[in-house]
Amino acid sequence: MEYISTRGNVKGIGFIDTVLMGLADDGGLLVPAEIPAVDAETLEEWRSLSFQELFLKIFSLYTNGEIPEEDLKELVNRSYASFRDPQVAPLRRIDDSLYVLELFHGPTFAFKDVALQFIGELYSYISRTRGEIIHILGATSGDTGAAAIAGVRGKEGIKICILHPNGKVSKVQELQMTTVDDANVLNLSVQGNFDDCQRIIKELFGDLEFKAKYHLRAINSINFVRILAQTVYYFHAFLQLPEEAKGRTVNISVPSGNFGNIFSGYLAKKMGLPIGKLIIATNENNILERFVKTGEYKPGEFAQTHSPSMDIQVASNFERYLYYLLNEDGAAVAERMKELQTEGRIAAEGEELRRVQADFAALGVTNGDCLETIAKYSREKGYLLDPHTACGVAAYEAHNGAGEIGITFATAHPAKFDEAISLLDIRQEFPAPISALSELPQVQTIVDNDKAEVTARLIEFFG
Ligand SMILES: Cc1ncc(COP(=O)(O)O)c(C=O)c1O
Ligand SMILES: N[C@@H](CCOP(=O)(O)O)C(=O)O
Repeated sequence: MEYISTRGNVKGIGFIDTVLMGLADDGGLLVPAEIPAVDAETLEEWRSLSFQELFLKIFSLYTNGEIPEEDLKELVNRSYASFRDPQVAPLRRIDDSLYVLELFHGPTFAFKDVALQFIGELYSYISRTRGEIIHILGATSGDTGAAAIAGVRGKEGIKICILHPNGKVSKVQELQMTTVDDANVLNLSVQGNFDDCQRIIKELFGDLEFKAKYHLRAINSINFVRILAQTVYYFHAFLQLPEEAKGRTVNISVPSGNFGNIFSGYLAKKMGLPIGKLIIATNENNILERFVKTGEYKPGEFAQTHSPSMDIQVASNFERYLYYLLNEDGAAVAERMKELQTEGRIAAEGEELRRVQADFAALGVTNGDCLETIAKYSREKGYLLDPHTACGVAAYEAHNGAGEIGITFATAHPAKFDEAISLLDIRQEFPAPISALSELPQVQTIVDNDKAEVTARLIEFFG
């Protein structure tokens, strides 16, 4: 398996080099040159596998044997040993048509742990076996940062710097990141929003001399290994459905922001997972909903909502989807991305738009509907949704057809977002690791929304 850039100017690189490159050197995103197919018979054989075993099967289709099987097995087992549920991501039946895949049983109570616990182990392995210096640079709207830090804190040979938007993450997210006092961790709290943080790190990754000199590595979903690790739980969710679901269309509703999680679903579907609609659930930052409904992809006004991790206008992985929409034509992708930069918008029309609408359904959920959905499921089903998951459930309600099954991804534990839950006068119990956070001192550096200031901090830390 070789990897190539969506913009066509990076070709023929292996799995570990893809992990290390992160953002492709031509500014695009790396994708497999060919997507491996999983047939119905193989899928059936996978039904009895544990999450960890399934992970190994899927990864072995992509890693070219670059990591010996026994080593990969050890990395995977170590990655999921810290999860609080033995199934890693259990599927809960809510009613006859709705299932929720709980992705929040990892150390930081969000779906990001599933990929980032593994990436922490993988970077550590690459550092040990290849002697690579690993200096991680990431941007977060709250969850990626916390999970990435938890995955690498205290690990030898690795340093990590995370940019988060000052005052725009939940209190628990902020504490999860800034109470870590390991010397290999630097938190920069940027006076801007998530899009600003992501723009700054992408510019730094795009400066190839700087990237090489300071050994910058990515943990955001610009890194293909994040996408691949997330693909595993689409298979895992589907394979956990009970017998009675057989023969019914299965749609998956995914709380979305940077488009990484749902792109993993698109990849799973292209591999052969027989799912129906992929439903994009966003909040009032509804660029993706507008794209699916009208074909126009145009970043708009940033809004602060009850689901802060999805407060994103510029969806990083959109370019991966564009690559497939444009029939894997790198030059066409490069042209459209340039147009996005110069014109501030791009559009899919005619046959292209029809394909978008065949691939996805979408709903941008208002703050009011998000709270109403939390209240309704708490009252009627006795199940407490976090605000991101509530957007997913609202989108499932809007798009799941009669007789169809809907799986909604629960991307975070409600205790991470009590700011929204408490508006409903719902009292929730906090898991002990979350309650303990408020006792710890915080360490973070507040910086201007300014690439030069961030760069200076990085040179000091990584230099
Ligand atoms: C809790 C939660 N839900 C949903 C999302 C959106 O996921 P993605 O950015 O992969 O679209 C995020 C952030 O990534 C998140 O932290
Ligand atoms: N919601 C994310 C934003 C970054 O997304 P990523 O999937 O590219 O890491 C977060 O929690 O930080």
